[in-house]
Amino acid sequence: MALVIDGKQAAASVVAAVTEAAGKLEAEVGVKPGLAVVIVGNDPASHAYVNSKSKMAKQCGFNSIQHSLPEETTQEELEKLVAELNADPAIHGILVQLPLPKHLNAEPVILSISPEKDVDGLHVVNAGKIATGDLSTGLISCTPAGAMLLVKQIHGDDLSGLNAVVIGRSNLFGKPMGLLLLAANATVTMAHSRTKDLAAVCRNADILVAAVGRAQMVKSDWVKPGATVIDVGINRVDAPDKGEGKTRLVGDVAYAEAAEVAGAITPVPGGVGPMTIAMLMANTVIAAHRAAGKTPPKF
Ligand SMILES: NC(=O)C1=CN([C@@H]2O[C@H](COP(=O)(O)OP(=O)(O)OC[C@H]3O[C@@H](n4cnc5c(N)ncnc54)[C@H](OP(=O)(O)O)[C@@H]3O)[C@@H](O)[C@H]2O)C=CC1
Ligand SMILES: Nc1nc(=O)c2c([nH]1)NC[C@@H]1CN(c3ccc(C(=O)N[C@@H](CCC(=O)O)C(=O)O)cc3)C=[N+]21
Repeated sequence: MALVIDGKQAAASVVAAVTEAAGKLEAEVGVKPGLAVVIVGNDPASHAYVNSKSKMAKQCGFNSIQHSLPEETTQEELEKLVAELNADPAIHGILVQLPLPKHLNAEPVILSISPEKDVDGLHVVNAGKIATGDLSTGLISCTPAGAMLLVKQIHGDDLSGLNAVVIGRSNLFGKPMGLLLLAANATVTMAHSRTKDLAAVCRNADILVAAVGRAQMVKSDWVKPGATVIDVGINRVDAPDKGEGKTRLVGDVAYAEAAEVAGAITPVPGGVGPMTIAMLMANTVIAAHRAAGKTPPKF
């Protein structure tokens, strides 16, 4: 049976380090890290994530501000709010929760965030820094940064000689994850909906990362014996065994069967999800240090 990678525990130690760094920064230069989370519309799952981000920010000793905008918010209104947050010296991190309602265009909103405050790492400046191998002066997208910490727990910092396969090529996760694995010397394959014989591609992976959004798509015979499996998917499915109308959270990996083949595996929940929130806190405390002219801590 695979080693179960405990994302909750890893996240707790990141959060402890963030809290300590935030306390020191405030004591030394009087700067309290400030995180603004912007959410548009009424999607209940998005509200749940945003609430847990805001709660965690408070727990870290941050100034945490949440802007909940109505569904009918216009592009101009949203970009005006981002401009105000860009100009606010008390705010060091800005996160606009995705996806946005259909009538809004996310790309110009993301580009309107100051790269120094882009704690999601989605601005082209931050995405470009990872692409060109600069992993130290920008901000790295939280979920891939968190997933990499879990990979490094198992394999160390140098992935030389290891084959990594990432399923999914989104800007939020798949692309930056592939680039971070590459920067750590893995041999990287980025798979997606047009990949031929995905199962065979996956069986070649020493490190298999799934970020598709399809419940339990990755079966045990896709997994190379002993591989490390990182499950990024968050899918809510019906769970009639828990009672009528009940649901449960599952990943993109068929966990029970994959755990019989893998060497190490992240569960859902309790794997990558908690790391995402922890790395958001890490990015915010890094941004606050830079704004105060201090050397940021490393995570
Ligand atoms: N745990 C966490 O903290 C986070 C979890 N997530 C979760 O991760 C998952 C992916 O998120 P995100 O990257 O934003 O999603 P996107 O929908 O943006 O991307 C999904 C990717 O999966 C690919 N894909 C779709 N169907 C298949 C298929 N049948 N075979 C192979 N590839 C396929 C798509 O390919 P193509 O490009 O060709 O369309 C696309 O690249 C979701 O479940 C999301 O909820 C996301 C962020 C954070
Ligand atoms: N701009 C933007 N940045 C994001 O980082 C972003 C986003 N938009 N939109 C949606 C996705 C999804 N996402 C998650 C974060 C935490 C958990 C998480 O904490 N999950 C817990 C379980 C939570 C539960 O029980 O519902 C776990 O996996 O253990 C999950 C998913 C961030 N995303």
